Formats: sequence, C-alpha cells, structure tokens
Amino acid sequence: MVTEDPTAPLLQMQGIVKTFPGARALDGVDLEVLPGEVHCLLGQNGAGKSTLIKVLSGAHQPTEGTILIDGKPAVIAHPVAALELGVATMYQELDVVDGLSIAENIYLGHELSTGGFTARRTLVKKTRELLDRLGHGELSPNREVGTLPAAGKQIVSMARALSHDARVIIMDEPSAVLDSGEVENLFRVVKELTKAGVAIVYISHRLDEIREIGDRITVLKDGASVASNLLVSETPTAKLIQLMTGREVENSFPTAPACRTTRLPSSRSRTSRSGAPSGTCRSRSAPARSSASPVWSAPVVPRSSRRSTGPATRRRAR
Ligand SMILES: Nc1ncnc2c1ncn2[C@@H]1O[C@H](COP(=O)(O)OP(=O)(O)OP(=O)(O)O)[C@@H](O)[C@H]1O
Repeated sequence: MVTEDPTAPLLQMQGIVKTFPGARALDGVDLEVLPGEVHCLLGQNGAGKSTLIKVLSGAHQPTEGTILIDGKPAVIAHPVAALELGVATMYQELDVVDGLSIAENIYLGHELSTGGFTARRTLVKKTRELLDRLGHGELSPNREVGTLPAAGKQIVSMARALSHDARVIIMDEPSAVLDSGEVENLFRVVKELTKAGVAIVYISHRLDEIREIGDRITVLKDGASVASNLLVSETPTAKLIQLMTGREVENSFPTAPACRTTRLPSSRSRTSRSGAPSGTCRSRSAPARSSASPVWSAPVVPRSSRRSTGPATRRRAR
C-alpha cells in the first residue's frame, strides 16, 4: 500500500456502531489516524475502547459505519484481513506463545514459504533484522519466549506487527506491564516507528504518558467519540477529564483552548507534528453533575488491575 499524500489520513473510522444482544457498545465513533502520528484513544472503563479496537483488528464486525484505509472503503472481515491491510494490534494480554522461540512467535501463522533448513536460516535472519530495528539486537531469535520478561514479550509482539509491514499499530495499554526503564524504551521504539511513517493508536489511562508521547487525542464516552483530533499540546488535562467523565472540573490547569467547534482554516491553523489541524469537540448529553464532586472520585481503572467485568447492562440496545 502506498499513500501518495503523506498528510492524508491513513485510517478513518466513521460513524461506527456495534451492538451486542442487550447492549450498544459503540454508538457512533469517528476516528482519524494520520501517518506517523501517535493517536491516543482515551475513555473511562466501559467507554468502548476495546470494542473499537476489536472492530479495527477484525475481531468484531461493525453493525454500522465505514472504515477507510488510504481513503478507500475497507472491510476487515477477520484478523488476518486486518494484517493484510497493514493494521496490527498489540493486545495488553500479550498474545505470544511461551513454548515457542522468538522467531517462531513472530512468524507464527505467516511462515516463510520455503521449507527446511533454508527457511529456518531465513527466519532467524529476518527476526534478527526486526529485533535490531527495535533496538533489541541482544535478543537471540532462538530464545524461548517464556523466558522473557513482559517487556521482552512486548518487543516480540511489536516485531510481529512489523513483520506484517504494519502501517497502523494499535497498542492497548502497552505500558501497563512495564517498569519505568522499559516504558522509556517503548517510547523510543514508538518514536522510531512514527519517524518511519507508522501510525500508532495508543490506548492508555496515564495522562502523563499521553503528554509525553501523543500527538492527537480522540475521547470516547458511552460508546461515542465526544472529541476528535484534539492536539495533545493544546488540551489541558482538566478538559480531557471533563470530556471523559462528563463532569466539570475546577480548572487549576492552563487555560489553552481545548477544542474547537469547527476546524481552523488550514492556512492559519496550528498543526501537530504530523500536520494535523486542531481538533473538534462534539457535544453529547452529559449527566448534569455538580462540579463539587472531585473528579478522582470516579477514577479510571487500568484493565490490568481489574477482575473480569460482567455483561453490559448499562446501555441497552435501542
Ligand atoms: N461481547 C459483548 N457483549 C455485550 N456487551 C459488551 C460486549 N463487549 C463489550 N460490551 C459492552 O460494551 C461497553 C464497552 O465496553 P469496552 O470493553 O469496549 O469498553 P472499554 O472502554 O474498553 O472499557 P475497559 O477499559 O473497561 O476495557 C461496555 O458496556 C461493555 O460491557
């Protein structure tokens, strides 16, 4: 796939709806991802982030809505179709096979076509190239994945995404399993990938991380995108929390314009690192709550620290 205009969206999701029996998990989500940007997806627990990435990775079919890749409608009928379209997902529960080597994990499901000894040598060589690219040339392609710490398994997962020539990599709370040194390495790798034009859809509950690594933000609430393409550099934390929770937050943060109801004219608009115009906000009926209650009384809980959740009952299917 070749994108002729480097600033044209690589991926667009428009009006995505996903219903399950008894629940409307997505209720109109728009997402636009540019080449070379880190696009952060924010939302409280249950906002619809997982469902959206499952739609994008071909694990779920949307009930309504359109997905465009390079401006062309795409049907992501199953996970292999997503990979063929250049969309790879790194799930938080790193889906690597402990009993296989690093090389076998990376090429699992898309083994090299030649057989025997030559294939094995090529496999190891290609794996070494991928690990080098990710700054982990010290890892042996033959090492069993079960012996790696979480950060190492994440590198394998990322190498697998690159082995599919992914142009969009979805990272679902990638830092949740990492210590601070490993997070630094993750950010270094993310920066190298984006420099090469790869787009990252980055899901995190850690707003400080988003400040460090993100370019633009889409906020989900109750299954819908309530703000799209906000520039990280222009959006105060209080605004993000207000968008995620629907509650006004007493503003002890900078008063930079958080979002605009219309896009600025392109000649005068400020742009992100990747050339994106400033974002738009969409009003959505938010519960009328007093600003007196502290925002942190409704904290966002990372999935890694939660037990399994029950079936959806909050939003009934219409
Ligand atoms: N297979 C399903 N069947 C029924 N309801 C579902 C299903 N998957 C998700 N939902 C519901 O859809 C809503 C959105 O869930 P989703 O897991 O996408 O949110 P999320 O933002 O990823 O939250 P979290 O951070 O807690 O994982 C929730 O109300 C959830 O219960």
